[in-house]
Amino acid sequence: MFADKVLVHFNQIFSPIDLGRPLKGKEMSDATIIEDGFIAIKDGKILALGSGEPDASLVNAQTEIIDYTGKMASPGLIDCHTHLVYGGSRENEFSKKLNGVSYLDILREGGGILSTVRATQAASFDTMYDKTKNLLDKMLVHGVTTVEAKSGYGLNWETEKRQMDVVKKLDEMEPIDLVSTFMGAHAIPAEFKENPEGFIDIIIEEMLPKVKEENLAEFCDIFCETGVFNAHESRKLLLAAKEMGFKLKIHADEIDSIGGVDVAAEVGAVSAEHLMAATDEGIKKMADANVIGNLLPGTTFSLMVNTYAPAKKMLDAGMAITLSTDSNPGSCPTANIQFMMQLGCFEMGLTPIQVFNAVTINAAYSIDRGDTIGSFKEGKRADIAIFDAANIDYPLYFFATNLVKDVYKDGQLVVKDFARI
Ligand SMILES: N=CN[C@@H](CCC(=O)O)C(=O)O
Ligand SMILES: [Zn+2]
Repeated sequence: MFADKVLVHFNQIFSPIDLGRPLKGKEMSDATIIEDGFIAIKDGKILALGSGEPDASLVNAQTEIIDYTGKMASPGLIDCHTHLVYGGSRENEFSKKLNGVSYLDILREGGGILSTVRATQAASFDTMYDKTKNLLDKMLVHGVTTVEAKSGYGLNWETEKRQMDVVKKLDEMEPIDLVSTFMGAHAIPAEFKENPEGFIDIIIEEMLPKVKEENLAEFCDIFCETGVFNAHESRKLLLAAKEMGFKLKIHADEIDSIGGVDVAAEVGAVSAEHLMAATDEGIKKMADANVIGNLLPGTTFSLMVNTYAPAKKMLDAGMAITLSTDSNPGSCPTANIQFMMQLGCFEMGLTPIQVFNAVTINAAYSIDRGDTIGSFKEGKRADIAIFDAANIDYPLYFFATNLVKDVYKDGQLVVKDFARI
């Protein structure tokens, strides 16, 4: 079969080992690095990968050959945890943070997530659509080809649905693929302050069935944290969601370790998110239950708390880990997954190979897309990030600068010379 196009002469191609499941522990230290590599694409899918000149069997007169001498390629990056769709912004909290006011104190005073909830309830579909599209374009130029997006700034059905409708339409209209997560249990609405379980009951009885019926989300997530939802409430919601056919995620051990990790293991969550306060016991439980640890170092950075998730301990325990932006207006306002990867190296001690595995193959499995993206296996979607770098170390060493030069989505060039086309 002849390729539609072949990208040739990459100095290096980072090609994750694809075992048909997330890479765990030591497996995350391995990858195939192809020197003088080529990637052949047919009908938007990976046709072949190799070194040197592509075989004659891949190329005919119609095949477009594109030269990438001196560059490095990886599968399109996957941002597997974001809170993308919202109204307003929260730079007004920045000076409070600089003055030492904590994230949970701001929330307790009715700010934080609750202030974004007010702005989101007031924002129209079109306003949120345009704002989110803008953010997606920024992510795309940083090499991201698939994004998970959570609701959770509505806390009432109308607004939660509006957020998920925005995700659905962006997925249809934009080159980036979006995977939708319903996170109605992101904060406790003021009227349920004394009765958070009452709000969980409303989510279970009134919201989840509609999310399912209207096919608005694949995953269900909850914020299990001091002052938000406790382990009992989290377990109750996630078990009900599982019963209705949702795949599960949980925000756990972000600031305090209050049992969210145990819930993740018990209910069979695909992933537990944050884990900055994860204990050795919790890590063992997640490893035993095959819960993927989704680590969000930009949040630690932005919260100015210096408590990075113990990534190396997780790998030693045999866990699979991912990295993502957590892009949101409060605890991590960013569109730059490359900076998260750099924090993975600088602050968590991960190697470049571990970091690239985290944001490609493992991120794909954490959003249940391991069969179609995350590696260069033949037949997977031709989503490719091309770095203005000669090897995989360079984009981690040269930090806080966008080094993605070109991006292909389903075999089509969507970013060229650092700009969206
Ligand atoms: N921790 C809970 N949710 C988000 C923050 C949302 C916000 O502050 O607006 C997170 O994952 O960090
Ligand atoms: Zn989050």
